[in-house]
Amino acid sequence: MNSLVQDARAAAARVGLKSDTIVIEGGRPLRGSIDVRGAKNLVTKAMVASLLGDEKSILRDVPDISDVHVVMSLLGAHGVQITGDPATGVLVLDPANVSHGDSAEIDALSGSSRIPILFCGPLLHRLGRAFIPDLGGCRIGDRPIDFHLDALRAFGAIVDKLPSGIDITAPNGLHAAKIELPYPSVGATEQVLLTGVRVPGETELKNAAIEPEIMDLIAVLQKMGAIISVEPNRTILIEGVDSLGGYNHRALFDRNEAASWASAALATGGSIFTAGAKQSEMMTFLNVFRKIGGAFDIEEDGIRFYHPGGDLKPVVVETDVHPGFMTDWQQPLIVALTQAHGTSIVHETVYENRFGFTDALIEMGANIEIHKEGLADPNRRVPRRALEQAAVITGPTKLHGTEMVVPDLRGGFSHLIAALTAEGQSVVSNLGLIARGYGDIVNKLEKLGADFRFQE
Ligand SMILES: CC(=O)N[C@H]1[C@@H](OP(=O)(O)OP(=O)(O)OC[C@H]2O[C@@H](n3ccc(=O)[nH]c3=O)[C@H](O)[C@@H]2O)O[C@H](CO)[C@@H](O)[C@@H]1O
Ligand SMILES: C=C(OP(=O)(O)O)C(=O)O
Repeated sequence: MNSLVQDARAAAARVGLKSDTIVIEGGRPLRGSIDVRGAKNLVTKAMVASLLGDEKSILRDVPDISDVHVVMSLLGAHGVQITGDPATGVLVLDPANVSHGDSAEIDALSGSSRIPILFCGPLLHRLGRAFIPDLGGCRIGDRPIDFHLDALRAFGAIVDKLPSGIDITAPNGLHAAKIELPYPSVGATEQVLLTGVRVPGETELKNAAIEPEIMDLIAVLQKMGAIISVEPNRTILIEGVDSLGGYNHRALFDRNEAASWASAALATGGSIFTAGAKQSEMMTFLNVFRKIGGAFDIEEDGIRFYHPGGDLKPVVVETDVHPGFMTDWQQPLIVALTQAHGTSIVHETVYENRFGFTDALIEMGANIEIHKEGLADPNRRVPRRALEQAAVITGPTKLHGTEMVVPDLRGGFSHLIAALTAEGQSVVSNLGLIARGYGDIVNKLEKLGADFRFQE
């Protein structure tokens, strides 16, 4: 069994999926309403932030996804007492007895998500040392952590790279730093926030990521007692404080999940109400959705996404950091673009290997060409990056069912949508990888009228 299959099965087991393979009879429009809970990309970080406090924290709207279970286990291994359950959406995290924990247990868990690297600052503050084994997360490129390590060094930490992981100490204590990121990395910005909040003096971070999930993490830290200001031009100032308390926070909704179901509604010709989704964090997505010919109604308690009839139109999209078009939105959207009349181009500028999932779409009948070196385009808004690639999608094409092996989280959701759009039967395996970031998937598919069963 390869390691991807092992990861997928472990993730499926964490959220209680009956099996890691699903059989789908496609060709039915998805119609109905689903709840979108807190964002994977905020909730997991807010859970880590609880380590910094002297009091209990309460996090609400937690999704029942595998990454949350992994972070719960990691925090548990470090002595954080957690009550509540992702199934009910509320977690209470008590950091009174933080410890280094059992390294074998921590090692076994770390390879399942990207979050362990964010334990550095909090563990340095609490215990004076952090040991971070190998990281997991989607295999969509090299995903180096050099910005994280450089930032930690700028705070005065000593970073030792060992064969088994990274050992971080601060024999002379940590001090405030002036840091400029080479690229507005989400994770590295969070690293600076989670470390800088308890370092004496004023830390300045330039070229910071300003994704909504970062703003919500800042809100969490402010509730704990931190002093952080977001200045113009991607600059964040952090005035370190001696101690932090707990927080009581309702997590920001998962805009990536909402965008994924929106693409599913468009691809299958259906209508999906995403309860909990909000306009302000999704404006860039909504513009693209509308340009393609999708329709949406913004309501008080959510957004309805639907195919209003007529032909879908092609579009040119460049993924980018916020407020640009998020890289995590492009894979589900590409399935909808296989149904548009004409040629669309998707430039992926954030990761160097994020079109692997299109192989299965091509096998299903989609007309997609991948340009591994990217594509010049006279109207580019995002500067070309050395690592970028482009997908050229020409539609509309009828999709037919096939066997698919999910390669990663968003690529996997695209496979699911493609299977639901296609004529005939598809068998989708490695479903657990989708459960890393999409909660309650079985219930949601049932509510939307999908025709599927688990393969035992
Ligand atoms: C758990 C989580 O929140 N994951 C999200 C987070 O990932 P993550 O935080 O890993 O993504 P980053 O924003 O850090 O990565 C962006 C780019 O910077 C590069 N880079 C990053 C760090 C570093 O030390 N060196 C370096 O070169 C990466 O390889 C990539 O090309 O933001 C991404 C971009 O919005 C999203 O796609 C992921 O869903
Ligand atoms: C790339 C993603 O996640 P992660 O950073 O957790 O691998 C994603 O959510 O699409």
